[in-house]
Amino acid sequence: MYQVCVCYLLRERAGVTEVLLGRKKHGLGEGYYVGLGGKLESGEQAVDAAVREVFEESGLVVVGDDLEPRGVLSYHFPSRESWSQESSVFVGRRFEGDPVASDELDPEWFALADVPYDEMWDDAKRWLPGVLAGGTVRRTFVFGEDLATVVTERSSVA
Ligand SMILES: COc1nc(N)nc2c1ncn2[C@H]1C[C@H](O)[C@@H](COP(=O)(O)OP(=O)(O)OP(=O)(O)O)O1
Repeated sequence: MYQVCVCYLLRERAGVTEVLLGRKKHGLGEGYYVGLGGKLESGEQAVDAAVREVFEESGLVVVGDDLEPRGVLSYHFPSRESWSQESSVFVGRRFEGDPVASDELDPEWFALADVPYDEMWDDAKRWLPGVLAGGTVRRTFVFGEDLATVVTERSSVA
């Protein structure tokens, strides 16, 4: 399985916590709202990949020490094994700059109450609310033949 990372940046506006997402413009997950992230490069640590991907996808500068590791997700696609992947999840509150559009996505802030779970990968609603509320996650999701619907979900053992 290949390794990916995903980073959810948070900010406070008028007493409301917001998270930075973007609708993916192309590639795997095209059309879904996603956190910033992507594949690890050869020899790269997940946190370093998160720092790089945040910059590449939004122009925001984050420091690895400011990213909180919140868990690992395993995604299995038995109908298309090449899509199976393991994702390291990070949350960050410190960053520099203003988000700008990239080839990958157009960044948008969402109040936590308005996160568009119906327009995200099917697994998101099953774990992301807990992570955005401060929790951690270690879970495995198996996707069905449609490559979009979670058919099995279980806790992963470290
Ligand atoms: C709930 O969020 C997500 N769920 C699932 N199942 N998968 C997700 C989620 N957020 C992101 N992903 C996946 C989708 C992709 O496999 C990766 C992101 O990969 P991407 O193709 O964007 O990787 P890059 O290295 O940026 O792309 P290039 O191939 O263009 O270099 O995470």
